[in-house]
Amino acid sequence: MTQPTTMTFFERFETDILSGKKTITIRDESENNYVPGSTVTVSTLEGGREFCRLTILSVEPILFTELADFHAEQENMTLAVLKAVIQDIYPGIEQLYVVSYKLVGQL
Ligand SMILES: CC(=O)Nc1ccn([C@@H]2O[C@H](CO)[C@@H](O)[C@H]2O)c(=O)n1
Repeated sequence: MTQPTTMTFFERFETDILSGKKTITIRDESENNYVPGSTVTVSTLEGGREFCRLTILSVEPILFTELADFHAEQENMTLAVLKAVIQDIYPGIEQLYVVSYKLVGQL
C-alpha cells in the first residue's frame, strides 16, 4: 500500500492518544509509508473498533539504540518502559520509524 489510510493501536493506548498525551508511535518498516499531511482512521488492534482520526505530521527513521527520553516523553512513558514495549512488539528490530501525528477528532 503506497498511502495507508488506516492505523491500529493496542487498546491500552487509546486514552493517552485521545487526551493528547501520546503524540508519536514507533513502528517497523512495514509501517514506514504513512504520508505527512494525510489523515488516517485509527482503530484498536484487538477489536477493530474505530476511535479517532489522526493527521500524520512526519515519519523519521530511528535506530532502537537511539531512542531517548525525548521520545519516551512523547509516548507518555519512561524510556525503560518504551524500550520494553518495543522489544515486545518488535523483538530484535533495530531499524524503526517515529511517526508523529496530531489528533483531528474522536469517533
Ligand atoms: C499493529 C499495531 O497495532 N502495532 C502497534 C505498534 C506500536 N504501538 C505503540 O506505539 C508505541 C511504540 O511502538 C508504543 O506506544 C506501542 O505500544 C501500538 O499501539 N500498536
